[in-house]
Amino acid sequence: MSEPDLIAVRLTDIGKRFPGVIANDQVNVTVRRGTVHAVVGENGAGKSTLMKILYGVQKPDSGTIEVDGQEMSFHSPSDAIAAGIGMVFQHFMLADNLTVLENVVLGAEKLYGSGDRARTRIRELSSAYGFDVDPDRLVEDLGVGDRQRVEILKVLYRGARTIILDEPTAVLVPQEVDELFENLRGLKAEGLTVLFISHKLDEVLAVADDVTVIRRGRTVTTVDPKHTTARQLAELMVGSELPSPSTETSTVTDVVQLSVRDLSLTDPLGGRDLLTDVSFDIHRGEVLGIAGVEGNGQAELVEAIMGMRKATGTVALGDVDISAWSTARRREAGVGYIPEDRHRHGLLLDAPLWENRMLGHQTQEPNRTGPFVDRRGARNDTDRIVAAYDVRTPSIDTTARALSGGNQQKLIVGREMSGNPVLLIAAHPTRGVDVGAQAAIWDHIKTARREGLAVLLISADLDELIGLSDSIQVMLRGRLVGSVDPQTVTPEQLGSAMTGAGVPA
Ligand SMILES: Nc1ncnc2c1ncn2[C@@H]1O[C@H](COP(=O)(O)OP(=O)(O)OP(=O)(O)O)[C@@H](O)[C@H]1O
Repeated sequence: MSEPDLIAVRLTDIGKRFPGVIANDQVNVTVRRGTVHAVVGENGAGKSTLMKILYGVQKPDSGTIEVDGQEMSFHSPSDAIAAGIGMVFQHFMLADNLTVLENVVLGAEKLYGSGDRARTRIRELSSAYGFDVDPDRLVEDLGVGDRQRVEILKVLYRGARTIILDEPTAVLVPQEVDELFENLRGLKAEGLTVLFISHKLDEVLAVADDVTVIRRGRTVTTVDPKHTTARQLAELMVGSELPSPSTETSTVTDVVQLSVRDLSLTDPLGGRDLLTDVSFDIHRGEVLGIAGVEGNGQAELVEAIMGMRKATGTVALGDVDISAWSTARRREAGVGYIPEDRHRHGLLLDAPLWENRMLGHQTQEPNRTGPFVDRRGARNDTDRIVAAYDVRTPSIDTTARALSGGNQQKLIVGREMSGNPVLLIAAHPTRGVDVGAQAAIWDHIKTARREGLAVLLISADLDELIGLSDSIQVMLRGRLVGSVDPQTVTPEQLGSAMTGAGVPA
């Protein structure tokens, strides 16, 4: 085979600047056809920017893109799609009330119509790559893994030969990760190429054929995962040696900080039970983890505890019943909240970082002195958070939108840990955060726990749940169905329990 036959995509000397930031600085990546190629790097290293350039969402300032040996200039994603590049984003973009077929065909009716020809094509693709997806199922009835397969099918249906996946495993339990990797191997076997971004280095090593490391906008190297460890990868990412994790002793006290009793909630739209008789206590100094596949009531539980949804039952902070309190009053009483959806609930994307520091905390020091907004206090404290949580930003006057995903997350965590909260409600606190920043956030949470912080932890990252929690409850269809011991449970056992196979004895 000649070279162009072997190379699916070649990015050469790609450069891209944003105000105050060089996001990509002579980045070079060569993606061999029929391989799975991972791109790793710290938050803000420039991974998403590079993928957006390849998918035609961003225009590079310099450098060349070659696809199948031909130099390309993309002005929009439709140009990239026409060249055989497809991208699946982390937030799925499917319409729940439509079928798989309707979702796949939407906007691409020209290809095979929207009836039997389309159905046949979806079945062909599904079986060719080992995807087991029924075109006539409603998307709302599908689990997370199947939804992701529908997103990939959508891209394949449009003729993609190179598929970009942005952190595809962030929302999957271990069994689903295994299935996804099987699917990726299926794609590879058929000569397709997969390019993906991930922060989960063990997974990268398990599935990738090549791994390119990017640091501060530059390519460091491309390594062979067969001869590389996760630690070596992490060290290439940060450019220095990582500290070893320390072991922890329990800090759980017998003082109840949060008490939830018989919390029940029915879907106001469909009459479905979202939460049923959920009861638990969290003590000062305790992290209680809730394990569950997405969509089993965790989000509703968090919103009910924060007063954003009206549920029956009681929520008490210490010995004060706060069930009737507003969200603002709960926050003022010392409840920190890291929301699941940072764009909808966590940040004002077009406001500068220092104003985001005040969001939800307007009535508290250092954002207020007496009855007045204290701009200087808020700005100084934003500087502190940026330093303590290593938020990579040109300045605190930058808008939140201009930060990379992981850096947005670090800012939210820093804000919610400020002012010594007594209770932290944390949904996926390290989602999208690189390994170094994840370890730093865990350290911050552990330090606060030693000082008495109570934490409710919701996470799809089972290593995080197991590593951080003092106890874990499993949630299934809106109920707590059993507890597991984080000292002894394995991620695989926990994954099984989450999918309804029962908790290990
Ligand atoms: N639209 C934008 N405007 C201004 N700056 C931006 C924009 N998009 C990205 N940046 C900056 O470019 C740099 C690279 O960001 P990018 O999102 O590519 O990083 P990343 O490696 O994908 O990070 P993460 O792992 O956190 O998702 C960051 O410093 C980010 O703040």
